[in-house]
Amino acid sequence: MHTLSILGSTGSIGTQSLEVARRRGYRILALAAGRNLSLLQEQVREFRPELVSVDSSVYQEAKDLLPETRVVTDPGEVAAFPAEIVVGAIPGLAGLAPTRIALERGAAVALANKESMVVAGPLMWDLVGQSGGRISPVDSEHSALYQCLAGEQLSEVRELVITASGGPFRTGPEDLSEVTPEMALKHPTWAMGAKVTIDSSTLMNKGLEVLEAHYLYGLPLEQVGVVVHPQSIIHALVRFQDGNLKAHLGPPNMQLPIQYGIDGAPHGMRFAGDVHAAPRHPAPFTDFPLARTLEIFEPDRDRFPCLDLAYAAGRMGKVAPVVLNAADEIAVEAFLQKKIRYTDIARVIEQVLQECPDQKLGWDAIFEVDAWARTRTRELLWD
Ligand SMILES: NC(=O)C1=CN([C@@H]2O[C@H](COP(=O)(O)OP(=O)(O)OC[C@H]3O[C@@H](n4cnc5c(N)ncnc54)[C@H](OP(=O)(O)O)[C@@H]3O)[C@@H](O)[C@H]2O)C=CC1
Ligand SMILES: CC(=O)[C@@H](O)[C@H](O)COP(=O)(O)O
Ligand SMILES: [Mn+2]
Repeated sequence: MHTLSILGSTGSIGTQSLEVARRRGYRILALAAGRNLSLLQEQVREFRPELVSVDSSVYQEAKDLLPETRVVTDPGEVAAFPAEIVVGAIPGLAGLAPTRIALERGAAVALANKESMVVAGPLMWDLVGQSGGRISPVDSEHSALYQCLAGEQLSEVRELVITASGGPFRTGPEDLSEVTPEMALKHPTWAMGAKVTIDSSTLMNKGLEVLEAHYLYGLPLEQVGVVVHPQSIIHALVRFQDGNLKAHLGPPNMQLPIQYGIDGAPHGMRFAGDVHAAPRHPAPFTDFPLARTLEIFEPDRDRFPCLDLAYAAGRMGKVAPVVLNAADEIAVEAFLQKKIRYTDIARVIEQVLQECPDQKLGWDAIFEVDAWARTRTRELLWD
């Protein structure tokens, strides 16, 4: 039986990962949550982890609620706990440190937290090389690319193409300055956490995913493209040098890439190794009308400048993706709190990126530059 720990267990990816674990019969060793103690309590009752971490603001309450479980406040301790597979699903830069710890001890990481690959991709691969750990993408487009690339030579790939739903504002309004958080949180095809949902609406999610694909698969940025596909059924395509194009299609249900990421994590293939000993319990088949029209459009790069800001950060390289990510995290949070306008998000990210320090990528540099970029974003927004 595989052993699993989940970083971000009370979130959208975390809860769906637990559904996969339940179906596959995996043993849950440790869970990292934030403040949602009522859900964590249910998870502990069902899965009996040995260790949980919670936000420090709810530590005492968690200890009282979970008297039989070891409770800590550092998700890094959950990542360090000796599970074979760690699902990385804490959003933002907060997910990086625990992911690093899991990779350092040689765990297989099923990675949903795209931000850690965006800010630290080359360093994460160094860790994999040193520890024998593994990274399996859970992000739907990157899982789709992984599946299209299985058995292929990267040298024969001409282009990786990921799809974007286009978000709730794909067809309007033309002027986005009056958009509210309530409007932006209505994703047309996926139910996800707030940060990634706002990023989807600005196309920053796709920009981060371009960088994620670039660092995951090691292809130059010019060979990573984006198309808008409102149905979210085609998740990615790979164009080969010989002209052939492979696409990955599936219903918009994250349990499929999560399941593939978890099962593929230690072995790099579907349902491999000793999990074959158990009967196969696939994710439930959802209603999936293959006969429907599948549309593909070019992204509107003028109305959604975040996409090109991400390409720009990728071309700048070094710590520029750290700055992009930090500015975006602060701006999205401020927008959700109704402190800034929707259109301020792209504006401030562009400004902070222009001031990006010329610093080599390294673990210390990431945390230093991240702190600088957060402060600078706040200054530009409010001073
Ligand atoms: N949701 C999706 O379908 C997809 C998500 N992703 C990526 O997966 C990651 C997770 O997204 P999603 O599940 O939607 O996010 P959610 O907001 O739904 O969940 C976040 C989880 O992380 C916990 N958490 C938040 N901040 C911290 C912190 N600072 N320290 C410890 N725990 C914390 C939350 O705890 P609590 O709620 O208890 O406070 C919760 O368990 C993101 O990086 C996202 O981009 C990628 C593809 C698809
Ligand atoms: C489910 C998933 O992988 C999300 O990252 C999704 O891609 C968001 O939708 P958008 O295509 O609108 O960004
Ligand atoms: Mn995605």
